[in-house]
Amino acid sequence: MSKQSCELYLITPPKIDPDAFAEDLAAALDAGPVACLQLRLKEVSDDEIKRAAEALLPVCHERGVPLLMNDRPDLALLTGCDGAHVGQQDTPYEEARRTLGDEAMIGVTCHNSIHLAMEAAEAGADYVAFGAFYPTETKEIIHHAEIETLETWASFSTVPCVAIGGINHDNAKPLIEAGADFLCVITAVWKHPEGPAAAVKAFNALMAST
Ligand SMILES: Cc1ncc(COP(=O)(O)OP(=O)(O)O)c(N)n1
Ligand SMILES: Cc1nc(C(=O)O)sc1CCOP(=O)(O)O
Ligand SMILES: [Mg+2]
Repeated sequence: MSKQSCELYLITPPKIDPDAFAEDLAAALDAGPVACLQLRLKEVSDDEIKRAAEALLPVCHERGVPLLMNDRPDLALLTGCDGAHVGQQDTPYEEARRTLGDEAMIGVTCHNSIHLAMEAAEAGADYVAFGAFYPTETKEIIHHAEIETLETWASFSTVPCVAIGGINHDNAKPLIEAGADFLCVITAVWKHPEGPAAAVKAFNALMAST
């Protein structure tokens, strides 16, 4: 069977108990293909982030899923993560690449900007991320993205693009149709009423049929 053209990219919930979350994560990853997990914990100590990475890395790696560290290439290196995601206010892409080396996976937030995405792609980013496409309660949104931005990007670039922000099973289809290579999701998976495994199954069914 050929690989579906759009894949699921998960980010951890904003607050986790690493050992308890490791069980939810295992169930989610066992429910269907997940391309990647990002560890995103804001306003916690480096020790907490390191403990979380330690708990989640084996769960990811036993299943062949790369773990990316949000914001902190230095901690990605220290903990043995597979890469990092950096935003426009974070460590610059070039510095992240110097820290992590050529083999690491590094993604860059580009909001709604083809210009930022071209800069990131030309510098060597593994993916560019556009968002927020829909309202979200996960974080305060300053930049809103348009679906046309995905279409434009997909029309001329081979660098994969991620769509993020308020994505759920009911609003994801237009993003897939517009050419998103990855749908990046927090709430719609970890707070799905039937649990994360059901959410992963439903996203994969949608992506396979779109
Ligand atoms: C895949 C992906 N896309 C965008 C973001 C947002 O990054 P950033 O703008 O740096 O905001 P924070 O996530 O750090 O609050 C992301 N983390 N992942
Ligand atoms: C972390 C993040 N970055 C965004 C951006 O637009 O760059 S939106 C977002 C939150 C995504 O969470 P949910 O799936 O719960 O809406
Ligand atoms: Mg950031």
